[in-house]
Amino acid sequence: MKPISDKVIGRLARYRTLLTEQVPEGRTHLFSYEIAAAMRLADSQVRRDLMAVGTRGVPQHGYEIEALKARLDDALALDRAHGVAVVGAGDLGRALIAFLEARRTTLAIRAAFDVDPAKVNRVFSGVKCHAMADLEKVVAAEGITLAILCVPAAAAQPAADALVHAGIRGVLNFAPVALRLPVQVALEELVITTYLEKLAYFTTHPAKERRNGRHDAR
Ligand SMILES: NC(=O)c1ccc[n+]([C@@H]2O[C@H](COP(=O)([O-])OP(=O)(O)OC[C@H]3O[C@@H](n4cnc5c(N)ncnc54)[C@H](O)[C@@H]3O)[C@@H](O)[C@H]2O)c1
Repeated sequence: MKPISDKVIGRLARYRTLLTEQVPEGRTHLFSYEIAAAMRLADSQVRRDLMAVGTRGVPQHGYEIEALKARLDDALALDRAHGVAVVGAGDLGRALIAFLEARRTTLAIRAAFDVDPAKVNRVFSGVKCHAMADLEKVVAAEGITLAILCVPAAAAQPAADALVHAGIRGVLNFAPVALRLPVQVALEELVITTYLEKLAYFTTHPAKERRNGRHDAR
């Protein structure tokens, strides 16, 4: 299969969420135009994206939902477990642990880490919080490859460096700083104010709204 672009990967992940959480009851198949309408995309875009992962709908029935989900899981490497760590078990870190634990996906939170002795050795939503000093040991023992960074801005780069040193291969950064990581470590940065600022702009300048009505903040 050809390498898939960042944008397409993002849409495939959104199709998967739709198929997991928003399928009308009793349906076994969906047409591309239904997926497109729910996601405010063009029908042709959806068909192109799904073709990129080797899937075609059947004219009379569309896409079989379970088969499509399995194909998307395979394409997104979600057909296998990924160990995830949450670094910084403050308000945001604990909220994310609770959210992700409740969903029980193959993205399993295996450990939390913090420097605050009041949090170390506590269990948040079933996940044990470890001392940062134990990062390397716990990451290796638990097979953790991904990390969600929820520490204060000033602590983010040193914490990210420690994660890289411990062998983490992908970081989702919530701290409001641009991290410098080796190229082989995948990085996603998510700052909610960026999305709000874009919304503020597009609601003030509605004529500049994108044709598909979505404002991708990335
Ligand atoms: N991206 C977003 O949309 C978004 C939204 C909310 C908060 N944030 C950011 O997320 C971060 C966390 O926010 P919060 O409200 O949970 O803060 P918080 O103060 O409640 O939690 C921060 C936690 O990090 C721990 N910590 C500090 N230094 C550390 C280090 N070196 N290693 C490990 N843990 C360390 C603290 O002990 C604390 O438990 C902040 O940077 C904040 O700006 C981002």
